[in-house]
Amino acid sequence: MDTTDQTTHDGVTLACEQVVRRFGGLKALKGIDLGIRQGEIFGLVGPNGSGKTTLVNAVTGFYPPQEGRIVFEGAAINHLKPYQVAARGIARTFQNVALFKGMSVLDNILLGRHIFMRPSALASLFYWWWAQKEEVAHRRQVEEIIDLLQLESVRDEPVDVIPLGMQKRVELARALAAEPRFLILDEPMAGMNQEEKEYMVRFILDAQEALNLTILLIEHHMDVVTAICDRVAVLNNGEKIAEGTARDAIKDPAVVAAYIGKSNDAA
Ligand SMILES: Nc1ncnc2c1ncn2[C@@H]1O[C@H](COP(=O)(O)OP(=O)(O)OP(=O)(O)O)[C@@H](O)[C@H]1O
Repeated sequence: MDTTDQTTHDGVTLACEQVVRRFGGLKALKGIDLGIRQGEIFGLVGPNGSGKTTLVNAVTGFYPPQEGRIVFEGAAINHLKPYQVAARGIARTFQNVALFKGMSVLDNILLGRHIFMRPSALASLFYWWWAQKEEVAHRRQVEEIIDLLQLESVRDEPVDVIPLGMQKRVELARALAAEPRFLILDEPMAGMNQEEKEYMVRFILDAQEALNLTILLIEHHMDVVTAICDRVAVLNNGEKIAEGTARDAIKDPAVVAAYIGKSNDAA
C-alpha cells in the first residue's frame, strides 16, 4: 500500500502528542511527544520503569492514553481498541514470549492472520468451500514469512520445545503475518546470546526491507540500537529526556545520569 499521501509533510507516519497515562496515582507517561517517520527504525530506550512499554501499550490500545493524541497515517487512533489498531496496520511483539504453548510454530504464525479471518465458526461452516479457499491463501502468506525468517526446519514443532531465540523469531513471524505497515518490537533480543542477537538483527532488517516497514524498537542492548536505529528517543521517569541519533543520545549528560541513577541496563 502506498502511504506517501498518509504521512505529514515531514514524513511522520506515527505521532504521539502530549500523551499522558496514569496508573492510580502514578504518572507513567507525563506528556510524551514523538514523531516516527515512514520507513525508519526508531529506537525507544531508557532505564527500567521509564515508560517504554506503557507508551507501546498506549499506541496499541491496551492502555489508551488519558490525555493527548496518537495519530497514525493522519488519523487519531488513541480511542481505538487493540484489534482496531491492529486492523489499521500496526502489529507488535511482546516483551515476554507470548506464544500458544502446545501449538505448532505454523499454527502460532497462522494466528497472526486472525484479523483477516471470518468472525464466526458458523460462517465458515456455511461457506465451507469459501473458507477452504481462504485457508489456502492464509497458509500461502504464512509460508512466505516462514521462508523469510528461515523457520522451515521447525515449522511443525510445538513452540515450547524450540530454543528461546527461535521462539522470539516465531513472535516476529506472527506479527508479520498480520501484514503490518508499522511494527513494534518490545525487547526482541531479551535473553539472547550474541549469535542469536546477530541473527535477529539480520531478520529484522530483512523483514523491514522486504515488507517496507516502519519499526519502533524497544531495546536495552545499546550496540544493537546504535547499529540499526535511524533515530532514538530516551525516556526517563515518564518523560522524554533526549532524541536524535543513537550515538548523540547516549552521550547526552541527562541520559548518562538517568542510566547511572537507575541501573547498568545500557551496557
Ligand atoms: N498495568 C500497570 N499497572 C500499574 N502500574 C503500571 C502498569 N504498567 C506499568 N506500570 C508502571 O508504569 C511505570 C512504567 O512501566 P513500563 O513497564 O512502561 O516501563 P519500561 O520502561 O517498559 O520498563 P522495562 O524496561 O523494565 O520494561 C512503572 O513504574 C510501572 O510499574
